[in-house]
Amino acid sequence: MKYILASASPRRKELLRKTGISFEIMPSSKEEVITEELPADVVTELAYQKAADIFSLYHKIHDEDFTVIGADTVVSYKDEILGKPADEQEALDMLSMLADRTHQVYTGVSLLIWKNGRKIIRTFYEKTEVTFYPIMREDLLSYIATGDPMDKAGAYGIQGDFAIHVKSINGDYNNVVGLPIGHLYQELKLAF
Ligand SMILES: Cc1cn([C@H]2C[C@H](O)[C@@H](COP(=O)(O)OP(=O)(O)OP(=O)(O)O)O2)c(=O)[nH]c1=O
Repeated sequence: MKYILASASPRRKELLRKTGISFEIMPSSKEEVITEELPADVVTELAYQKAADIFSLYHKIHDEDFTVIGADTVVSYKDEILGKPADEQEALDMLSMLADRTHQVYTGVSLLIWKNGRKIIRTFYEKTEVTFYPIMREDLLSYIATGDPMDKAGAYGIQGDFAIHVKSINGDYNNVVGLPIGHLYQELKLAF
């Protein structure tokens, strides 16, 4: 089976590499359209859109079995969705809201499989709860000055320097980084 990761995220590439499957990377550049409201619905909707975009491009020019994997991550606090911050002020607002509290990280994953002339769709999500310690404003400002928040949902990367503020996590760590690789591996085993 040929696998395609429909993502530009270096974190997702690194996590998928752990499964041992070989895959190609084809990021989707189609504009994301959000019609849903709840975080779990939004991430599954966007994961499906990314996978479906690459599925149709690939299917047009290849006549072989293949699987496309799309994913999307958001941070959510009281069901308010936080994506990537638009600027440093928004990063500060997001991190100030998340400090000293528990929030949720949702990653949706969509598998679009073309096998023996038919299409199989498996879409799911994983939720992880993350609690931060209280954080001083100076610490937030120096973290934001590193630029690390800007390409990350919720304006932080648990795998980077922001790790020092994490009090606890409940659920799959890799889901926070951008791909719930354990759940994904189970789904791939079921599909083949
Ligand atoms: C909360 C959190 C998010 N992130 C990242 C994961 C995702 O890459 C990013 C959320 O943006 P996404 O829109 O999910 O993904 P992306 O734009 O990086 O890649 P693509 O759409 O091409 O697949 O935030 C971390 O790396 N660490 C964290 O702790």
